Amino acid sequence: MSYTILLIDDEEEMCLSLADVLSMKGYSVRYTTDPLDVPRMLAHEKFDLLIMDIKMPKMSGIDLLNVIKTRNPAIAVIMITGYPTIENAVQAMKYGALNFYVKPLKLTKLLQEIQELAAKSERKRTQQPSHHPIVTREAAVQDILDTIAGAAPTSAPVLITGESGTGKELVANSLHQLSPRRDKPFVKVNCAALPENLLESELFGHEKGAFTGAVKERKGRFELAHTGTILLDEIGDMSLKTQAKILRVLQEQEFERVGGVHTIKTDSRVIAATNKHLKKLIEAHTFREDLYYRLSVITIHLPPLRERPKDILPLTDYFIAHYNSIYQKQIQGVSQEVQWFLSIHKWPGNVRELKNCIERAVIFCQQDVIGIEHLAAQYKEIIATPTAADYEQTLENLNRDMILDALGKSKGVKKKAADLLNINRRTLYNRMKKFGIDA
Ligand SMILES: Nc1ncnc2c1ncn2[C@@H]1O[C@H](COP(=O)(O)OP(=O)(O)OP(=O)(O)O)[C@@H](O)[C@H]1O
Repeated sequence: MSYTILLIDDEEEMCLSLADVLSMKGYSVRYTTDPLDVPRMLAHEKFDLLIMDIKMPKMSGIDLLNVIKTRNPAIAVIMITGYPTIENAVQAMKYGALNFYVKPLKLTKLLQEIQELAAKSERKRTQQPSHHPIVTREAAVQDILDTIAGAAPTSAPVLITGESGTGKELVANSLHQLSPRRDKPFVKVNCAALPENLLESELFGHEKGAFTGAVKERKGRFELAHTGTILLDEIGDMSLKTQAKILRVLQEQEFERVGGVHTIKTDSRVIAATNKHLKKLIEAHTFREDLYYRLSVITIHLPPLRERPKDILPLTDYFIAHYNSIYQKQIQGVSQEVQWFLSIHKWPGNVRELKNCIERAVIFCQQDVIGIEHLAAQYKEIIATPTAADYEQTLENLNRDMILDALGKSKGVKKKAADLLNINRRTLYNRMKKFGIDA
């Protein structure tokens, strides 16, 4: 897994030249010239190190450092400045910067420090596998968790299907994290994002001169994923020619680079994901049947969120807690009206849509509880239509289902069921009575 660095400097030239040097050293580098972009970027992407300028017109690097460090104390930050003052240096250290460099930069020293930081982070990463919980209260998804636990220790291919945003990548990640390969690379390739030739060079690498623009030899993702796991996302969009090459990798564990003659062996566990119906693609002769059978030794189908109503509120709570910590809020939950809306909405974008909806609401909510007014405009329109009766009925069904579910899980032990629901025993009895559930 590569070490990811974010450069923040209002001078684009500076970002580009530093990005060039760092990418050559093998780091993943992103940059922005706008300090106000940074909190959002940090909320969406994982960065290991920030290198930022102090003097920027929209916001000083020191103020930004302060904001970042209060939200994200573990992130490593190095400050740079063309106008060093003792006061700035003291403040930078006080707010938790690791170091303070003066422009023009002494690159050797900076690169050495980054190399040490990257090595340290790698050591830490291999000691503690990252943890992305799959939140669920649905029996169907709990079965999936069992399948993941069973499949993870093996190197068998896994095919993950489901609509966009249902958590396919999250499942792939869990399979990797729970496997003996967890300390080795997890490499993801989006097969729909590139035309056939580029995808092949991305997957298998190329030799120097293999095609116009191939100025250097380049390793492909299968080589990078050696001993680890490779996720072939959107595999339904892959051309038949590339599918043939993937089949060979699955059968023989070998391939050649584009333009290459040497056969390269690979030991990478293949996980494929798609939101397409592969059997239909086979009928339409755009997907190889033999590849399908190879890939689908273990298949995991993630149902759309609209078919997992019991997951909506637990996921909502989980995302509120997640964004509370990112945006430094203390939001306790959602109003009844929002709860109702969350449960009737069809979520065409699935969990990703719910996650985005909650992020937006957390940002705009200045109170303890998220209300309709904090939701995006498209949701407010939907809410404007239903009747009060729909509202009551849905809430009621939801609560009833949750109680039955908790009673099932606790095998009828009321105290346990009440604990699961986070209510006291008396409230549980009252609600059971109201819903006509036998005690
Ligand atoms: N059960 C879950 N618990 C917690 N987070 C989830 C769950 N399911 C999905 N997510 C989160 O929702 C977002 C979308 O999930 P993910 O990217 O895995 O979906 P996907 O099916 O791979 O989507 P696509 O087909 O568009 O690539 C991610 O941020 C993921 O972490």
